[in-house]
Amino acid sequence: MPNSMTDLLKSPPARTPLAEQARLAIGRRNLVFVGLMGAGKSVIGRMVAQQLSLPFMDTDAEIERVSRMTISELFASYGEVEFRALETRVMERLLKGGPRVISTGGGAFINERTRAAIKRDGVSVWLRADLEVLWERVCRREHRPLLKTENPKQTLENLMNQRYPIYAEADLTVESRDVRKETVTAEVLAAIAAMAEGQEK
Ligand SMILES: Nc1ncnc2c1ncn2[C@@H]1O[C@H](COP(=O)(O)OP(=O)(O)OP(=O)(O)O)[C@@H](O)[C@H]1O
Ligand SMILES: O=C(O)C1=C[C@@H](O)[C@@H](O)[C@H](O)C1
Ligand SMILES: [Mg+2]
Repeated sequence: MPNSMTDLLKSPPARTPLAEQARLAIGRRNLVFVGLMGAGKSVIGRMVAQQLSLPFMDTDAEIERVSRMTISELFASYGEVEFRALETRVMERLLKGGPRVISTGGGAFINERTRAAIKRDGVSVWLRADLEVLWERVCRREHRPLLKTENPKQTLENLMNQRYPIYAEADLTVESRDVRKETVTAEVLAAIAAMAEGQEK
């Protein structure tokens, strides 16, 4: 939100050459972040969107906004199958309004219909992370219904085993590890730019 008239008159910050290259590569498509809980889709997605001067949307946040319920409440009241149906609808709508940067919930790309929509209208980036990195990031928060189990670390490992072969279908993979968020953000931009160079050859 601008604070003053002066802010309103300011032009948007200039993109770095790397961000400019990545922006050109995306064109009219959407940039879609996929990966497990704690991979950094929401945090890195927002930072990448800023660099690209594109609008940012998060499917989990959008689902909570339209349903006026938290993800935990939706799972508890309607179950995972209904949640996935809502997630698909929200995703399809967001993809149609692009170009934007969209961070997905951890299971979105695993759903066949949602994955097909992302492949059609987006460039997908898998933020891949090791179990220890993910666990360190998610273990102190309580809002992820799928991790409310007897042994949440084991559940996370099971999800990795089931889901990593599917996340691997994303157009690009960037390692989300224990480094500064700015580093991961720059690596995402570099991966997009490199993809475009590869396509030109
Ligand atoms: N490169 C990083 N270095 C340090 N901390 C990070 C990094 N990336 C993400 N985090 C932290 O990890 C936590 C989880 O990140 P985030 O909420 O973005 O994950 P997510 O992939 O959106 O998860 P979910 O699928 O549950 O929405 C946040 O507290 C975030 O600040
Ligand atoms: O990995 C998952 O299946 C989920 C991840 C979260 O982002 C939420 O979308 C929800 O908790 C389900
Ligand atoms: Mg998120």
